[in-house]
Amino acid sequence: MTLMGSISHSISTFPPMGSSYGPHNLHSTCLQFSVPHKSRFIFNSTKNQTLPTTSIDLTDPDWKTKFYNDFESRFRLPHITDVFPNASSIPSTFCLKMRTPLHDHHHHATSSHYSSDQDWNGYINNNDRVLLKTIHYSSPTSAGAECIDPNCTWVEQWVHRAGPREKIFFKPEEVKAAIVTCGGLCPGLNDVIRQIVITLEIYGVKKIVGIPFGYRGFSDKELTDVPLSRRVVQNIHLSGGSLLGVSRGGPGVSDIVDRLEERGINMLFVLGGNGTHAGANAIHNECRKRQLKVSVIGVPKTIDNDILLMDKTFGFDTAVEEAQRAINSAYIEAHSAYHGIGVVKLMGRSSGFIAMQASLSSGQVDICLIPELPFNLHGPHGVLSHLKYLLETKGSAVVCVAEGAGQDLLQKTNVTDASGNIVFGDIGVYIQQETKKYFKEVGVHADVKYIDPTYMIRAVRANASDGILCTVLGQNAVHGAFAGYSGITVGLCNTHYAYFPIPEVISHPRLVDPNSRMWHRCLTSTGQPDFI
Ligand SMILES: Nc1ncnc2c1ncn2[C@@H]1O[C@H](COP(=O)(O)OP(=O)(O)OP(=O)(O)O)[C@@H](O)[C@H]1O
Ligand SMILES: O=P(O)(O)OC[C@H]1O[C@](O)(CO)[C@@H](O)[C@@H]1O
Ligand SMILES: [Mg+2]
Repeated sequence: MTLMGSISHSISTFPPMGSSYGPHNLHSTCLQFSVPHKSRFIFNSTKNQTLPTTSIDLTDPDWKTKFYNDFESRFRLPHITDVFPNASSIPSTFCLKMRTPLHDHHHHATSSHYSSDQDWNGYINNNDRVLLKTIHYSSPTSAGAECIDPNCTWVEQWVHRAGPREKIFFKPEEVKAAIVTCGGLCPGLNDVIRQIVITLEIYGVKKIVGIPFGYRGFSDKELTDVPLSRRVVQNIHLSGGSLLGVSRGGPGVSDIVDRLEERGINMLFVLGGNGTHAGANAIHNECRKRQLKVSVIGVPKTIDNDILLMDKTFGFDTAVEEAQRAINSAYIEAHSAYHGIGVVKLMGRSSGFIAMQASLSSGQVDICLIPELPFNLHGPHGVLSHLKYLLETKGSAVVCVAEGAGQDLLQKTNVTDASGNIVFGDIGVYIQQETKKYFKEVGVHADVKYIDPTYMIRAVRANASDGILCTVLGQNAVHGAFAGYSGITVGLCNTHYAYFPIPEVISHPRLVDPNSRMWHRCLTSTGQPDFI
């Protein structure tokens, strides 16, 4: 039996997809009925999972060893020595001890922990690992369970720990580093740029440039590189946006690598989302093909928080904080009006993390709609009839909808942006219009206020926790490059920092799991029923 076969076997013990579960009435308090069971399975394959690339026979007594081997090879970090087996390393020029001389009393304090003074430099061992999953689910029916086999046995999944290595594969004086920021804006871009520059300088790098306006800066003759140094970046984190500018679309990978070659760039730091990372991985592969000793390192940037396997991406917390201000305004408006309804549309193309977290943090949302869960607007179980119930019982209501939610209710636009992303129909405006229409039809007064904060939530500067996240990610990106890795990205994983091969974190967008505790908490907070 294959792994997938086993999984579908375990799934078949649950009620079949599409069947009707429990009360769909508006006031069910039982979470068991709040999430349609079918959604557990629709999203099973798109969860934050690390299923093997090839099917593994679970009847094989050795299947776990095979899983571990498969996992180890998938998460192995591409290294410069894969292409240049004779590439030599030198002792790291990044040394904490040199910069902070240990005084005698310190020395005594640390000497019990380290066998000799020589052993302590604060380096990461290449074999250090971070545990990817920390919960042992004892049953596939446990909330949020991500099981490899039907018995949910404990399978350890270890990824590589990020940080400075003792040996480095680039001589700082031979490095020409470039930084590029692509896609949409995200709070913290400047913090990451700043930290990359500062850390590169600590290693001894003198040649650092910024590529203007995303990948476009590699091809547009009008645009010139921005020289970067500690002095230039010192205060850039005090404002939002990107010092370098961003863009979508741009040149092909081959053109980008031509420019890297022409300019002698051998370290490229790429800040962006899934699209940008797909580009970064393609650049990495093209460099390998051309036998170029270039290190390409990604730093995931997305307010949507849709990168796999990471606790969160930088800018997300800040965006949520801003988003809940919009919700608060919608609540005040709705609450102060007779039969007021506040509708807030938030960003989130395929993932509803911003809408979910902002709903949770505000505590003022009655209905949270995300792309991961289909809903009806009309009909006895629809959003509108629940709104009517809320007006009758509470007097006002707040709806928070992610931009990618309910796209099946709208006319397809067939329009794409410069990067090929589909441009969505406006679900916020649609809900606003349909709500007005509905209440007119049923003869109930409703005062609908619509707020679309759009770019306001991502143009702000990073908050303190994102500022710290950016700092650590930026530093680790540089450590990864000097360690000789390429085609990797860096992320927060169970409160630790890890390196991942790029393809593993962008194989699909990370989605809100409708069977997760977090989504259940959101439902508990809003009190909303299913809208199906
Ligand atoms: N599959 C791909 N291969 C190579 N390059 C890509 C790919 N997808 C996107 N890109 C390039 O990456 C850049 C950014 O892509 P995109 O506009 O999709 O933003 P993103 O990185 O996904 O960030 P955001 O989260 O803001 O959407 C663009 O310049 C685009 O040309
Ligand atoms: O208008 P722009 O710049 O294309 O960006 C909009 C998109 O960027 C994001 O903020 C990040 O992917 C999405 O939530 C949103 O759809
Ligand atoms: Mg994207």
